[in-house]
Amino acid sequence: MAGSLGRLFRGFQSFTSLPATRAQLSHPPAFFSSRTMVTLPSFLSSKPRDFSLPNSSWGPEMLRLYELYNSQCEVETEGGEKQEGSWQRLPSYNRSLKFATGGVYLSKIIQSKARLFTRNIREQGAAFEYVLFNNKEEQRCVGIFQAGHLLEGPPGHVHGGAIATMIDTVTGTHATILSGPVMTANLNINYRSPIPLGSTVLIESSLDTKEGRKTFISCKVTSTDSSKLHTESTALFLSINVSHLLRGG
Ligand SMILES: CCCCCCCC/C=C\CCCCCCCC(=O)SCCNC(=O)CCNC(=O)[C@H](O)C(C)(C)COP(=O)(O)OP(=O)(O)OC[C@H]1O[C@@H](n2cnc3c(N)ncnc32)[C@H](O)[C@@H]1OP(=O)(O)O
Repeated sequence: MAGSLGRLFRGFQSFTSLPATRAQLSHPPAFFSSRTMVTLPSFLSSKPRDFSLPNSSWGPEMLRLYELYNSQCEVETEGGEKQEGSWQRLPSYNRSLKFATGGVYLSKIIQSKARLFTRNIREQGAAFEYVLFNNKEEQRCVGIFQAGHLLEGPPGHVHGGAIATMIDTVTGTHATILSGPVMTANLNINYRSPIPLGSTVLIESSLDTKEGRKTFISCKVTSTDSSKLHTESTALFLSINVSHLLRGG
């Protein structure tokens, strides 16, 4: 159990890309060394699919924004050398902890059929299509989200729970990057204008403040040209010891 916990904790750390972790891991996952993150760690027994890469269901606006941020993940210097840019694309797997731990199966907390909620539908484009980019210097995280037809709430528009899920996903990932293992303690959402099904929106998360175990984050969901505010929210994340998850909270 202690070994599993240690691996789980390292999994969290690898997700958050803490500099100290780079030195600790003898085989650092590929996303440490490349900001475009298309190669996978060699020690994985199976190749996980990275759901944050473009697929044929992505519309022109989703692709345009992906290219916009992705092009800022790696920049070329005047001398023609490649350098890390201001943004980092975050990979996304349907069994995050399994892959974060290098394929180690944590049976106590991860059931074999368990899948990340937002990545559990096989049909591309049917539900949550999204990609997250993080800007470490600005302490900002951006999600580009294309809402599929299975997310309907009010006719022709996205369900409020699906919007909340995406806000929790972007802010929760952002808080994990900033603070390590966390859980959502409070999520406050104001829905200002409905999101049409099939449309692409921007979800922007920014750090408000950190106080001890508490990470306070603000988030806005807007149209891709930022002219229309769909949703605004604030969230509180509490740092946890991973044993919190094993105890059942
Ligand atoms: C899980 C980590 C994710 C990492 C992912 C890594 C891989 C990435 C892969 C894919 C990315 C996808 C990303 C998705 C992210 C989704 C995240 C979620 O949705 S998490 C599920 C929903 N949340 C719960 O189920 C929590 C249930 N609640 C609890 O377990 C506890 O209440 C907890 C841990 C939140 C706090 O419990 P205590 O015992 O540790 O702390 P106490 O003593 O109660 O509070 C500490 C301080 O915080 C304040 N506090 C606590 N709850 C508060 C609240 N709701 N509002 C305001 N203040 C609160 C208290 O007043 C206290 O403040 P004073 O120290 O006195 O100043």
